[in-house]
Amino acid sequence: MDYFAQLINWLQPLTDLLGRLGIAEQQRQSYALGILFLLVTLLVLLLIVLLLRRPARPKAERPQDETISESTDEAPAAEEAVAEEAADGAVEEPSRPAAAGEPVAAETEEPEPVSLLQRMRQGLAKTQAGLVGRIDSLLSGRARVDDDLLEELEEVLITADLGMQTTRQLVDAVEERLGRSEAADPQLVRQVLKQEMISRLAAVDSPLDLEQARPMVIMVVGVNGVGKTTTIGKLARLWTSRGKKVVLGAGDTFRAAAAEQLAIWGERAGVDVIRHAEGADPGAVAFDAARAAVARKADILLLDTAGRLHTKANLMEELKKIRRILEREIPGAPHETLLVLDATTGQNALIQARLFKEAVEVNGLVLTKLDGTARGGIIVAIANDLGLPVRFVGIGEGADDLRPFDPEMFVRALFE
Ligand SMILES: Nc1nc2c(ncn2[C@@H]2O[C@H](COP(=O)(O)OP(=O)(O)OP(=O)(O)O)[C@@H](O)[C@H]2O)c(=O)[nH]1
Repeated sequence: MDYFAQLINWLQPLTDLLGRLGIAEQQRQSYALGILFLLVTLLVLLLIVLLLRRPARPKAERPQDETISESTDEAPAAEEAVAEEAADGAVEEPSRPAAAGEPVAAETEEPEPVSLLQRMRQGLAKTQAGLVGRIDSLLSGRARVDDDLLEELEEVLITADLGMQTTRQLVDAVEERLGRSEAADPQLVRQVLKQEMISRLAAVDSPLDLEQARPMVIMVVGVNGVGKTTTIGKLARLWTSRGKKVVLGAGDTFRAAAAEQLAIWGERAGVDVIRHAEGADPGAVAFDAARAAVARKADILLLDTAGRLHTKANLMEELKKIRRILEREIPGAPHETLLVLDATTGQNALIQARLFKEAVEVNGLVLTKLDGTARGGIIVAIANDLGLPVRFVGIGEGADDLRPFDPEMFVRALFE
C-alpha cells in the first residue's frame, strides 16, 4: 500500500499537468497510471529492438578474393576448347559460393584437445588390438624365441593383413637379429618388429611437396566409396587453413550426389568448386578446373574423379584421358596422382593399389577408415610391397580426421 502511495506521489506532476489540460479530478490518477504503463511498455520494446539489431560479429574473411562468377566468364572459352576433346560438350554450372557470412575460419580454430599421438592412438585402437595386442599375447609367458614362436608370429602377421611378402621379411628380420638362441628375450621381438616397421615405412616415406608447381595439380583416384570426395574436402580445409588458395574440380560426374557433396565441402573450406551437370564429360571438368585454377592463381587444384573398378579397362582409359587434358593445360600436371584406399578392405586394397599403379602413374596413397578396422597393418604391406609413400591417413569422419602420415608416429601409436 505504501508503495502505491509513493507511486501516486511520483505521478503528482503528471496528475497536475492532466489537471491543467482539463481532465476531471477523478480520472487524473488512472490516466497518469495508464501513461506510465504505456511509457514502460515502449521502453521495454525499444530495448528488445536495440538488442536484436546489435551488429553481428565481424565475418570471417574468405580465403580467396575472387568471386565465383569468374568461373562463368571462362565457360565459353572452356566449352569451346573442350568440344575438341570431348564429344559430348558439357554444360558449365556456376560453382557454389560459400554461404554469405558463414564463419568459415571459426571451424579451423578449434583447439586441439588431445595430442596428435593420442588422437592417432584412438584412431588405430582396433588395429592396435588386432595386431599388437595379439603379438603381445603371443609373447607373454614365452621363455625363448624358437621355431614355434616364429611360426605363430608369422600367422599373426598374415591374419593382421601384413601380406605374405612383408610378413616373411619381418619374421626373417626377427630371426636374423635375435637368432633362435635360448638367451633371446621374446620381449625383444616386439622391439625388432617396431623398428622394422618404422624403417620399412620410412624407406618409402616422402611428404607431399606442394611447392613443386603452381598450381599444384592433384588428381584423386580410387574405387567406389573409398572416401575420395571426403578426402578432397578434408585436404581443401587443411590447406586453406594453412593459407593456400585451393580450387576443387568435381570430376565425379557419374555419382549423382558427388558434385553436391564436394560443393558442401568447398563451402565449408571457403574454396571455389568447378562443376558441370551430372553425366557430363569428366574431361571437360578437368579442362575447366585447370583453366580456373590458373586464372585464379590458385596454389592447388584438387580434382575428384568417379570411383572405378581397377579391372575396367575403359574406365582406366578415361583416367588417362583426364591426365592428358590436365597436362596439356598445365605442363607437368597432374603433379600428383593420389590413390585413395579403404583400409577396411585389407588385402583387396593391396590388389587395387597394384593395379592402379600399373594403369595410371600413382605417386602417393591415402589410407582411409583406419578408425573402423583392425586391418591397419595393410599400410605396412602396401608401402613395403609397392614402394609407394603413404601421404595421408583417415582416422575418422570428422573434418580434422585426415592426418599427414608420419611412419614413426603411426608405429608408436600402435606399439606404445
Ligand atoms: N570412419 C571413416 N569414414 C570415412 C573416412 N573417410 C571417408 N569416410 C566415409 O566413407 C564414405 C564414402 O566416402 P566418399 O568420400 O563419398 O567416397 P568416394 O570415394 O568419393 O565415393 P564414390 O564417389 O562412390 O567413388 C563416407 O560416408 C565418408 O564419410 C575415414 O577416415 N573414417
